[in-house]
Amino acid sequence: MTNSTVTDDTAAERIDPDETAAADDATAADGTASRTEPTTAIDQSATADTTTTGESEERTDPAWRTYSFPGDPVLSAESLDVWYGDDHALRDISIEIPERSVTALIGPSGCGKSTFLRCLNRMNDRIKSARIEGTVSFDGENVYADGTNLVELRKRVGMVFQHPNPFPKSIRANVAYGPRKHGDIERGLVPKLLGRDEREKEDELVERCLRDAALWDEVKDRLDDNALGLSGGQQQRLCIARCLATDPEVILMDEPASALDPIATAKIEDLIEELAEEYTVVVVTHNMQQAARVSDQTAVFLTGGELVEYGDTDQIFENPESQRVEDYVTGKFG
Ligand SMILES: Nc1ncnc2c1ncn2[C@@H]1O[C@H](COP(=O)(O)OP(=O)(O)OP(=O)(O)O)[C@@H](O)[C@H]1O
Repeated sequence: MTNSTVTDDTAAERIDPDETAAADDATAADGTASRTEPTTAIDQSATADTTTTGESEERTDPAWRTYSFPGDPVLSAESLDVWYGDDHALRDISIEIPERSVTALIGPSGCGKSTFLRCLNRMNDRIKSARIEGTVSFDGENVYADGTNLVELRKRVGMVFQHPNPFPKSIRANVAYGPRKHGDIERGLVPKLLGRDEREKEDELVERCLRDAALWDEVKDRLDDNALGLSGGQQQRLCIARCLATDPEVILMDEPASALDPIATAKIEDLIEELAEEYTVVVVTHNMQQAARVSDQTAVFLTGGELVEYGDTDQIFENPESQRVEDYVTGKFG
């Protein structure tokens, strides 16, 4: 199946997606049904692959990218290709991501990790030169199908970015932003005058999300202070709380700790592990130790937009199949 998000393909302009848009797009809903069905995995063994790109002439084996796990995948990509103008950023990516776990995406700069992450909730739609072929499925539905409700998709598949991007509003208003914007918490005059319930509902939501983001104790006495007065690490946890307020099933994180100091980074890493008890987390990181610490499974992208190996994190770091992956995870390049 082919889908295109192109409206203007004139140049491979480098523009970042509007990072506040994920919060803007989000609305409330729920849905974190657990699954216990039998093991599934994409079977790629029938298509022997002799691709030789990147750092050496290594022959890759499709079996290296086949990862078996119990239950159905919550997210998957099949034969996914992405171009920015003429730049072929992702090549024939097929992958299945299990729910309620942490999947790390690692690889050298420019190998397409962020591009892949942005495909999962169609944030690449915001990049005019981007063109996409293949299928990305969330809960069994192709997110690139005509008629997909992007607001709903980005609510269910939320996103946290590299640089904390709170709105210049109070801590409370940041968390309540998505539900307020989309009418899940009424803030009009009549509800304000009559709707004590709405205020209580909002207070409960703000507290729950800040607790889940491990920030409540630090901010509970200053909920009406401007969020920009928080430290970088606190701002990032606030952005995670804002993401949680729309009740997502999946949280995509693009290098969420790379702008933070080691203590703030450790808090985010702890949080990622806690979140995976309830949410499916997909995290892009340059930090190999971080991937090894927080993730259950790891996908390694290498130069040329190729997914070379995907598997259990311990296996990827201790006993990878690919020589290039071994060289990468042991720091020989990248
Ligand atoms: N908005 C964009 N416009 C044009 N080209 C882009 C855009 N975003 C990424 N690219 C190109 O796509 C390729 C993959 O980039 P991407 O940012 O996905 O890689 P990455 O692995 O996440 O890199 P990094 O680790 O440096 O963030 C690169 O060649 C990059 O220059």
